Amino acid sequence: MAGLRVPRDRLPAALRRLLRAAGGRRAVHLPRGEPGRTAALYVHWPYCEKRCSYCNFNKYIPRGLDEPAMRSCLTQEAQTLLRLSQVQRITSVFFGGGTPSLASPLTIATILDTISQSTHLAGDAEVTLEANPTSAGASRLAGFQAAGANRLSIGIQSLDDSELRLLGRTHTAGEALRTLEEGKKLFPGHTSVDVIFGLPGQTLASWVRALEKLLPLCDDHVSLYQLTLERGTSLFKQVHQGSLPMPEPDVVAEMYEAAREALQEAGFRQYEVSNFARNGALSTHNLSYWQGSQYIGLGPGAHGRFVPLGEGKSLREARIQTLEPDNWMKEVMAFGHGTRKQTALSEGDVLEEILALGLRTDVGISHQGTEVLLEGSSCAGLSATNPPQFASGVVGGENIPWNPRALSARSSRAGWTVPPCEGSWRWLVVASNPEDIVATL
Ligand SMILES: C[S@@+](CC[C@H](N)C(=O)[O-])C[C@H]1O[C@@H](n2cnc3c(N)ncnc32)[C@H](O)[C@@H]1O
Ligand SMILES: C[S@@+](CC[C@H](N)C(=O)[O-])C[C@H]1O[C@@H](n2cnc3c(N)ncnc32)[C@H](O)[C@@H]1O
Ligand code: SF4
Repeated sequence: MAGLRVPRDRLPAALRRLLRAAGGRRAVHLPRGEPGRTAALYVHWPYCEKRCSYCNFNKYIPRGLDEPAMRSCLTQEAQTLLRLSQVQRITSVFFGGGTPSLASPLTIATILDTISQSTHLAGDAEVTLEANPTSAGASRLAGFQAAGANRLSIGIQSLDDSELRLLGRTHTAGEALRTLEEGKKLFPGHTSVDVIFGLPGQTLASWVRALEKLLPLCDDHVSLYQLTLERGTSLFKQVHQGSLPMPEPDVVAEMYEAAREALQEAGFRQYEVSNFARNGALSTHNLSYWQGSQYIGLGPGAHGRFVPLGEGKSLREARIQTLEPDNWMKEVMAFGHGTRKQTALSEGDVLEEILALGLRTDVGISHQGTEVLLEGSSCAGLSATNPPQFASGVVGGENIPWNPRALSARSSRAGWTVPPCEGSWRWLVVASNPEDIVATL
């Protein structure tokens, strides 16, 4: 599954050139509103019942877990990092893992209380909890709702019992569907499912049948992840020893296309590479990552991106907390937080993230969607016969979404004219061919 950061060497060449151009100049700034005053907040619960065969997330099978100690460390770290960031409002909270539905509702409620006491957490802020089917009975789910969760993300993964066994899941398809039913009753319109495709032995026909079964039952949000064979997992070993046949890449691509079509027919909007929503049920938490907003990460291995204003700093930092839970707890008890690594991000770094993540979404990059603005100052190379193939940004006050087709429709209707490069224009143009790069920042 794609991580939160795309390595620079995997960005298209055009983007890399653009980034190099931006690196040395002061092209990116936090311009309007109250930069740095709001953030999303992620809480990592690092424990699972059992290791799934495909998963290399930061998770541990606990031997004698001390939940009160974990709870107290998470609240302590929340207080420290909220003070450090000086954010005045938390826009969304996401309890991820690991398996946060193994934590008690008291832990969830205590963390949310701490956030509310340290800063402002709006009553209608999205609060997601990830739930595994087996650890989420109806009464537990009601407990999480009473604790303050208002969105549920259920790891269904597959609706085929033999696939679930292959994945090392602890639940059956029947249990997954029961949890989905219970979730929909408690969180109507706010229940999401995670499904993985491209599994060993899966065919296009079996995947289409699975979608036909799932789509009539699911709520308004679906995340579809192509299986990544992660080094170090037991599935990776089995596939590389030749004991499990993986579907051909072309077949996996067809599976993705088939899913996009089926979801579209079922009324879903694909708002990100792997995410689909209908009735406006987009996840505001995940969107804030893709739009380049600040976020604070609590708990073992959590990632964060925020400006530590409380330390008098002005650059955004990429932060990662200590991975191993016992070590993380010791550090929190000693220092108030378990931040293992903090790296100041240059303006070019921030721009790189905004581009790589923003282009995952259907709306692309716009000044309304992101905290960061780009000020264009050149349009050399643009002409009616050499229009940009891909563009995103604001030209003459008008937003151009990341949508090559919309752009070419626009250019063929009106004829693409070279925009005057003066005045207060803010824009970004990215071309498909490095030679065509027209935005020098
Ligand atoms: C890290 S899990 C945490 C949530 C919960 N424990 C669960 O299993 O549903 C979040 C999601 O990541 C996805 N995931 C994990 N490993 C993956 C892999 N190797 N390839 C594709 N998706 C993966 C799964 O769909 C899973 O629901
Ligand atoms: C793959 S996403 C699944 C989101 C889900 N499909 C939804 O719509 O709510 C969730 C997983 O990503 C990882 N994750 C998300 N934000 C993170 C952060 N800030 N730091 C570390 N891991 C994070 C966690 O392992 C979490 O279980
Ligand atoms: S997929 Fe979820 S339940 Fe399975 S090991 Fe990973 S985090 Fe734990």
